[in-house]
Amino acid sequence: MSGEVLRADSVTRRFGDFTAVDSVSMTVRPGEVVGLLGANGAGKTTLIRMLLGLLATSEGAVELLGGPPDRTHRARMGYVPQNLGLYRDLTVVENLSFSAAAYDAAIPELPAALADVRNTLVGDLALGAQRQTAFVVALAHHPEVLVLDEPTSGVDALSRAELWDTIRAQADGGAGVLVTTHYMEEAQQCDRLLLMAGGRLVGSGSEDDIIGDTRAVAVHTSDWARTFAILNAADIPVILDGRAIRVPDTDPATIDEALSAAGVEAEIRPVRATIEERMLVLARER
Ligand SMILES: Nc1ncnc2c1ncn2[C@@H]1O[C@H](COP(=O)(O)OP(=O)(O)OP(=O)(O)O)[C@@H](O)[C@H]1O
Repeated sequence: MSGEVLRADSVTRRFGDFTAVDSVSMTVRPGEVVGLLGANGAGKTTLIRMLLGLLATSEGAVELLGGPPDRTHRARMGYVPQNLGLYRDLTVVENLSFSAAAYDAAIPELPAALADVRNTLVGDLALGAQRQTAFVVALAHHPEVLVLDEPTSGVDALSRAELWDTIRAQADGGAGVLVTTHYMEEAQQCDRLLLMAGGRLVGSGSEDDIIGDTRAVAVHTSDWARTFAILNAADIPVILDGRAIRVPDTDPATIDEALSAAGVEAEIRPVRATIEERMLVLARER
């Protein structure tokens, strides 16, 4: 194997006239957790489906475990798609048995949280328990490559932390992991990040590399609701985070001007942008 569990070389995917993934090159190596970030529609799932051989490329080549993806790789990879890929009309334990039989693997032990619902139909479980089941199924045959498409969306904070412990343990055991997430605190748990926007790879590396020199402005004011409305009406890219107001990629003087004209008193402070703010800036540039 070339030392990479996943590889894309200038991969493009078009749907009719629309280019969903545009000349993306990337790799995932054994033992690392790579975070794939991007707004809705950025092309993450399309890229993943090509990497796993579930969707043909329009241009470029992909490699899964050192060669073109094919059926023989199924037993060496674990994939949790956004829709989880479980049989909703089978119970938890039936899903596990089915998958274990398909991969000729032993039926894994259920974590405590799933033990009580082992005989419940997956379709009747809460989303968090469904996700945990999908995880157990994906990991049962000890995959060398693990691909997780928003594995923790809709999962409570404790279960999310547990799922991340599991992800890390898989990487520590030598698997290469590619994971998409919308939670920035999860992005920080990855060894390396890839950022997609409009089908293109627009950033890679550490959190610092992704944010680059994008700046933001923090606005402190007691009148946060009115401040938000004024900046929003002025087409300034304002973000309300609780009661804190942040404005990425905007000159503090522009904000000062808009607020002074409306008679709002506020403390305006330039700060470093977050990854979310960098993503918002990229989305507005398109
Ligand atoms: N089969 C298809 N036919 C036409 N367009 C498609 C198809 N699959 C995806 N697209 C389009 O390609 C773009 C990228 O979709 P994709 O699902 O890869 O994005 P994503 O980054 O995974 O988004 P999300 O975070 O919402 O899952 C979207 O505009 C989507 O509508």
